[in-house]
Amino acid sequence: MTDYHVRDTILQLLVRIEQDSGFSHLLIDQEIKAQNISSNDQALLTEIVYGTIQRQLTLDYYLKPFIHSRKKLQLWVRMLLRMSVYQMQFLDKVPDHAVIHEAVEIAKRRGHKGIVSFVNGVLRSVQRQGVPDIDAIQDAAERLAVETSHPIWLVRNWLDVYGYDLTRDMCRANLERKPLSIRVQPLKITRDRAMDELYKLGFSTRKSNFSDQGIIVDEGNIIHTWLFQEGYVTIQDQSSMLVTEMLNAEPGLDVLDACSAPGGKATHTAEKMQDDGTVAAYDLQAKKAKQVRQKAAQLDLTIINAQAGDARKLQEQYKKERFDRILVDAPCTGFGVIRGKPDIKYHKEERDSERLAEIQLAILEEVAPLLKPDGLLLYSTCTVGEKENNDVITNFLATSTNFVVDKRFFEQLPAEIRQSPGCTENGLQLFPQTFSTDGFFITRLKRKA
Ligand SMILES: C[S@@+](CC[C@H](N)C(=O)[O-])C[C@H]1O[C@@H](n2cnc3c(N)ncnc32)[C@H](O)[C@@H]1O
Repeated sequence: MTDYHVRDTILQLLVRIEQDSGFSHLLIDQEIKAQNISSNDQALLTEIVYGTIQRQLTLDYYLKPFIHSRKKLQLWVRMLLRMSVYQMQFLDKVPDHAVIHEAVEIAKRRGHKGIVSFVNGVLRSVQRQGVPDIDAIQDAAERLAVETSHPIWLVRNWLDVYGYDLTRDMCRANLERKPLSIRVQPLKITRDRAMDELYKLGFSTRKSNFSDQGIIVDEGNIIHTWLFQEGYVTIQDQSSMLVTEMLNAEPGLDVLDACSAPGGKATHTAEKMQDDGTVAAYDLQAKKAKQVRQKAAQLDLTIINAQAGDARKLQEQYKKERFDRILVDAPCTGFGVIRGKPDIKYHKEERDSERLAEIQLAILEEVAPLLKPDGLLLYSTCTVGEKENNDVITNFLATSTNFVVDKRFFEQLPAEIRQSPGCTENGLQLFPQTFSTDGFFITRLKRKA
């Protein structure tokens, strides 16, 4: 496939991602597989698609002075301008005149003469006059929102809770690439041996401090290696590994994973239990429960029983005090995983956090009576913000007076994590910039004896 066609594919992908409201990572993967794209072109495609989405609001700010038409631009024209300005401003690979030439050729194939001359005119003006200066924006929140391409309501929200420096660092970190982190299946291979094997295959790796099963891969994709394909390692962010580490699952216990798909933490839990005991895993839909079963099979784990079910109705299935450990890795807005799924920023609204907080609390209240006295209830989300994290825990503890935040949770955290800025009495808020992980909220509640 030529470079020329890659940009057509990039444009089509950007349009589809916008129309389908997200799932950029899934659509990119599908397209790469469907079109048999060369690895060089894959890298370019991924870079431009992710970069254009990641910088969308900055690009619109750059383009605004050059678009005088009162008519709404067709979606594909808007996307073509964005991806072109992205390449002109943020990539050195292709000279501006070549970017403009390619954009005009694409416009010729897709639109009428008027559109071709509009695209040409806008991009040539950007090239001649340069883009507007973001530093000229007076309001600090707006400036940060435009510089880092986050919706202003989200930036203001974070500023209220975390202050300027933390928010700025988080917004900037959300534009950066995250290192790949993988987890070894310890019943099949040791971490040291897996690192040796990866080294032989040309990968440079480091040990994670978050889990004794975690490895950080500095560069390269491991999905074609035998280690991944034969279930010796799986891809999982370090923050997700920390969740399961803090569950303290042991062999022989009965564990409930109330929101389990696609099965990252359920399988990690089974590994911690040396595949001995039971893990009852639920997720809303049958196809999601199937994902969990597939992941367990891939890693040769047998104790996970994954089924479709609403975590808000589990008292219909189980007697009280049935489980030793319960994990609620709740559905959430996902603002901690913006780096991997940048379109999340634009498709969520403030009221989504409120709606999800109600669901999160309902799940916690439903499963709490299923925990044995002295049992541990782990609550986590991959989002950053008060409503779905601290507030949910405060609200839960206000009515569930037989639960407390387990102080030993904090003692058990590695020291550098315990001392990180997001540790409060209700739990740990991990920010993406602190350890280059996903943003996560993690806490452990204990049922009083
Ligand atoms: C953050 S994800 C869980 C990730 C999973 N624990 C892992 O580590 O792979 C949250 C999951 O909750 C599921 N979910 C949403 N509402 C639910 C409900 N009422 N009951 C059970 N699962 C639910 C979603 O389908 C989603 O798969």
